[in-house]
Amino acid sequence: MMAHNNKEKVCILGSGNWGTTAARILANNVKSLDNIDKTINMYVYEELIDGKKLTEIINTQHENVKYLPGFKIPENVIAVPDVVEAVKDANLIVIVMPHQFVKSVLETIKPHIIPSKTKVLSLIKGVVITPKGTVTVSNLIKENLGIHDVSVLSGANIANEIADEQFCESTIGYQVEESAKLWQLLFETPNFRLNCINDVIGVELCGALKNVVAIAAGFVDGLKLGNNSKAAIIRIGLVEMRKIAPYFSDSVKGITFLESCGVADLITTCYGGRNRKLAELFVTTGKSMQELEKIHLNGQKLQGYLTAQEVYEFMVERGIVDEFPLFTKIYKICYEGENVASIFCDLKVSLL
Ligand SMILES: NC(=O)C1=CN([C@@H]2O[C@H](COP(=O)(O)OP(=O)(O)OC[C@H]3O[C@@H](n4cnc5c(N)ncnc54)[C@H](O)[C@@H]3O)[C@@H](O)[C@H]2O)C=CC1
Ligand SMILES: O=C(CO)COP(=O)(O)O
Repeated sequence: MMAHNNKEKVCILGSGNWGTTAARILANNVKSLDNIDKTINMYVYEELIDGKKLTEIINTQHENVKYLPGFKIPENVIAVPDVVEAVKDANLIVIVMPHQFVKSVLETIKPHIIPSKTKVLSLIKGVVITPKGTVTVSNLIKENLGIHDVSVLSGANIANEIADEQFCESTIGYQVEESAKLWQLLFETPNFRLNCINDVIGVELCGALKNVVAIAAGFVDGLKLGNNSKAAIIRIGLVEMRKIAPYFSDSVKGITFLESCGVADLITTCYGGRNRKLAELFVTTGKSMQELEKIHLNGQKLQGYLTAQEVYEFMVERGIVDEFPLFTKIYKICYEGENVASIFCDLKVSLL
């Protein structure tokens, strides 16, 4: 579908910390793109803040006071609480929400889009368990919406630093090159540089799997170990990320792991991310991840803890658990009460 003025139209589904940051970039960039409608609907999961609807706050104060406080949102972003209303007339759909919510949102919008006329860009980091097995988000989108043209954007992208306009890179994984160029126009800024690579699954898997490795990095910090130990986790984690990817798709390219979505995102998340932070507190406080998420993230969602379980399920489905000692150890510490101090036991076999 297209806007009534015959221009292409973007919408963004999701308004968390990264979702709101991405909406700010898009909204500024569309102002100078002639063939794109200037208004961007942003689907906001409605909630009350001090008795007032978050959508109303965003549409009047132009700030997402809960998920990205302190940064103004351009006035051409319209917060919409109904996801069907948000996708209306849009042919360019950006999806950026915690991965556990994407399935139900796709089911809701499915009857309201025309697959052959719609392009999707997923900024989600995670994999999804379906009755057919554990799949990447792009494959879920393709299958649920019947859309062929799905790209992904993932990289070393801590949202607050991007909102602050600090320099960073990111990676677009595409299947249709022309679409990658369009998404690049929509997202690139002098401080947000994009490389495009023909490897959708490789790019999105990097983003999902590094969240699991970041949990181990947080364990290392919680155990008060130093830089060498953290570096070992990053190295072994990267090896296991690279090694498991072909089980999802044999099209994944080794070079993808050297892009921002690969090694750079792994490093930034293992030092600065929410997954790292809560895994450290898991060790030092003895509280559950769910409890820590509630106490420390103010509505933001932890992805790596769930992904550790989803990846473990994938490994069980494929009978490959023994090949991935770090992923397995993280799962066992998180879900089976294994002692965190055993994090480095049995890891030496992690070679490509
Ligand atoms: N925050 C960051 O620095 C980055 C995040 N990402 C990825 O982007 C994705 C989205 O993360 P954020 O924007 O940071 O979200 P967030 O974790 O900041 O916020 C949670 C969001 O989920 C919404 N929500 C809560 N319950 C819901 C439900 N039942 N249905 C639908 N939505 C619901 C909340 O309203 C809120 O918008 C994740 O996959 C994350 O890994 C990627 C790069 C950077
Ligand atoms: O994906 C991220 C940075 O690229 C953010 O990671 P966290 O979800 O661990 O904060």
